[in-house]
Amino acid sequence: MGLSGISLLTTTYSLILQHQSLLLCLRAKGFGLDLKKDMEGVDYLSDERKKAQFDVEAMKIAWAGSLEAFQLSDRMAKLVANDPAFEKFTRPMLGRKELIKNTLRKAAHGWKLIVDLRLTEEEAKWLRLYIDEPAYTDLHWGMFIPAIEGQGTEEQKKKWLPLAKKMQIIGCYAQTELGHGSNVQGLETTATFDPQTDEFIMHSPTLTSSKWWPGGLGKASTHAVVYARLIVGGEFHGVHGFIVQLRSLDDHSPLPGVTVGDIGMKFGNGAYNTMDNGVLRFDHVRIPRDQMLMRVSQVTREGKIMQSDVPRQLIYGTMVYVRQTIVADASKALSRAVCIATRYSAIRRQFGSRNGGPETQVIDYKTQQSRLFPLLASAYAFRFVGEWLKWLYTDVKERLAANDFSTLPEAHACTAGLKSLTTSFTADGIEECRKLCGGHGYLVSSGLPELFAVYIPACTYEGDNVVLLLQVARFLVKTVSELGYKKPVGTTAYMGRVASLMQNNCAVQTAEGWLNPGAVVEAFESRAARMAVRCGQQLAKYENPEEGFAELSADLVEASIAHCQLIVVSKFIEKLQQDIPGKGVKQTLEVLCYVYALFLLHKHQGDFLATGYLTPKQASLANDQLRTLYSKVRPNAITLVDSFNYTDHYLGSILGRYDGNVYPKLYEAAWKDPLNDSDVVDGFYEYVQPILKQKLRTAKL
Ligand SMILES: CCCCCCCC/C=C\CCCCCCCCCCCCCCCC(=O)SCCNC(=O)CCNC(=O)[C@H](O)C(C)(C)COP(=O)(O)OP(=O)(O)OC[C@H]1O[C@@H](n2cnc3c(N)ncnc32)[C@H](O)[C@@H]1OP(=O)(O)O
Ligand SMILES: Cc1cc2nc3c(=O)[nH]c(=O)nc-3n(C[C@H](O)[C@H](O)[C@H](O)COP(=O)(O)OP(=O)(O)OC[C@H]3O[C@@H](n4cnc5c(N)ncnc54)[C@H](O)[C@@H]3O)c2cc1C
Repeated sequence: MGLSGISLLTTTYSLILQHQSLLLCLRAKGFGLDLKKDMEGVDYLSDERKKAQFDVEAMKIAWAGSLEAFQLSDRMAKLVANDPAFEKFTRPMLGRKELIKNTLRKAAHGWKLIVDLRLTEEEAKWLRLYIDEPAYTDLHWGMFIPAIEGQGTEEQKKKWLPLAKKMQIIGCYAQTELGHGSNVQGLETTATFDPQTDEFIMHSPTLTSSKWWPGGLGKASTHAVVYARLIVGGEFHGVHGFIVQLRSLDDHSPLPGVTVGDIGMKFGNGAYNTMDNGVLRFDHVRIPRDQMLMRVSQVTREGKIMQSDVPRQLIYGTMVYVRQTIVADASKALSRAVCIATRYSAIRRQFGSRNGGPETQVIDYKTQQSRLFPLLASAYAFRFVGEWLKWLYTDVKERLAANDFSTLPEAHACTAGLKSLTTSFTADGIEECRKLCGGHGYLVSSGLPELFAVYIPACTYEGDNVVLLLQVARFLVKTVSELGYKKPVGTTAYMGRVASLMQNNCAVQTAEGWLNPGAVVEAFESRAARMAVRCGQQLAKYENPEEGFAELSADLVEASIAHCQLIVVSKFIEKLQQDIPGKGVKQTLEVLCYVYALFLLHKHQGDFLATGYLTPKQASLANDQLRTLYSKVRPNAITLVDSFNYTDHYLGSILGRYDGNVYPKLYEAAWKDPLNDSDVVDGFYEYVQPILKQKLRTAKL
């Protein structure tokens, strides 16, 4: 590169940096630029932070849930961020074998910390979150152990849980097969009782019966809870869970009759490829009778089936637990993407420069705000609905332990519906954040591509999101059909006021009129009730209800979404009725709550108008109010994302750095790419030079 080239580069570069007031010392070094390190320690977002109209430390506590929760999470975040063993920036560049080995190393290190530091279960959960690497341990702790806890007898729990909790065995959750995932009753793996030997024979009769997808199965697990058709006396008795050992506890080799391996690479680099999702086949593998999880049904020594008082739906109980954790995780993934996009939007400037003055920060464009701020508000909304769902789940768990199963259907509907709603929105939201960051959002170093790749299967695993919404629809249709004689409770209590919700129309007359929790909740209740009742009326026209349900399923899904959005909006509003200390904290959260609700109202105004609850004028007033609310969010945007208290390690993003020192770090990172190790690329002499040197007489292009 000649001198003019260097000078062009330096000029361009310092232009890019103009609004960070950097005193860069640029000097030619090979073909790159060496950035003097004295720029570190400067906070390029400090002006933004000064704009905050609320107490950030208090907001951190409101986000965490309590001071104790904040301190605990903060301690774990720092523990991980300061431990070089948890470095993750090279992850997208590793080959699969290296990647998995690296994950096994991190899991071992994480487990050592848990043991050495005597971490509590809550601390371990935060540790896992901040390590930020899907691993077999997720399924061991998140599904294998809960399956035994929920579906095992006291004796079985006594035998298996200590082994699992000390990690002397490693387990996974082997339900899905090559041929069936959503339709659990369609699973083909068989568990046939042999009264001669008092054993079950586990068998994979067809190719499609091969277990396919279970995380941790591919390479790590020694055991699995395997879901299979129970066959006793030649008769099928439904699908049940069985604890099956797969690998030797000495040398980890597959046991006789067990074929097991990894299903191969998945979407994206790094991302979910740290997980060994597996394939498993059984060839008449025998297990003792007492390894069938027998809380729901028991098979006696004589081959009799005994049903306990526990409903058979409890076999699906582990999924209720995990769906609840997935809702909590949605707010984490969305807030992480929003934190990156918000900080970068304040650093990034485009257009609007007058007389050589600074250009406009892209966060000041109203279009940027109308895309970004609803995502920010949704992150908070999901955080609070996740907190409520955790409470609901804990309550159900305590009731189940006392053999009270009355709230299980509602817990199922809420976990299924909210899992679907929050994961679909979060997956789309992460991609929107990537676009909000322009071209740089597409760089791996923005953190967004890997976050997206790792997150999107959440729309599929633990129940496909459409299949789950259809479960909610069944619950709603049942609630509507019982209205004449059964008082709806819990999240469907509003249906008890169905007559007035069908008749009364919205009373809002001004844009300010929308700043009223009662008006907002009534709008969402009326829309949800009207959509559910309309579906009920349509269904009544069919002689065969199942045929009607199938025919109307797209409308039923929309009614379910309306119901789930009502839950999120109401739980946000209920949260604001609590005491939330700290200057300006509650007021700022109120603004976000209205942004969330009015954004949904605007986005789904077709529903509100079609059900006749709103007039076009009222819908338009809601949109006017939304614009005003965005202006109220703007000064608080940076501090609202600071309140998530994410370390730079956890964010894993140059664009989202706390200090906003984006450009020098992007520049530096580019030069660290292995492709830049040499000036002349590998393969140049074989494949490029011959083209450059060829002497074609004619070119036909
Ligand atoms: C490197 C890191 C190191 C870290 C080291 C640190 C160590 C860490 C230590 C500690 C950390 C702790 C970590 C915890 C982490 C947890 C995170 C977990 C992450 C998990 C990742 C997720 C992986 C994904 C796993 C899976 O995908 S498993 C497979 C999931 N499969 C499905 O979801 C299938 C979906 N299908 C169904 O659910 C059903 O088949 C169906 C759709 C419901 C239909 O079923 P069926 O045909 O039987 O039904 P219906 O006739 O429609 O219904 C019958 C009645 O049953 C009711 N019902 C249905 N489901 C349920 C239910 N779940 N509960 C209750 N009731 C249910 C239904 O309503 C009907 O009722 P009725 O009254 O109308 O008759
Ligand atoms: C990363 C990842 C990890 C996983 N981990 C595990 C694990 O640890 N253990 C485990 O057992 N499984 C695991 N799974 C499997 C997962 O639970 C299933 O893939 C999931 O339940 C969806 O089932 P499916 O693949 O059969 O989808 P399908 O049901 O085949 O879905 C295909 C399409 O059909 C539609 N569809 C299906 N049924 C209906 C219906 N009744 N009405 C309308 N539309 C319908 C769906 O909406 C979807 O669009 C994992 C999957 C992934 C991607």
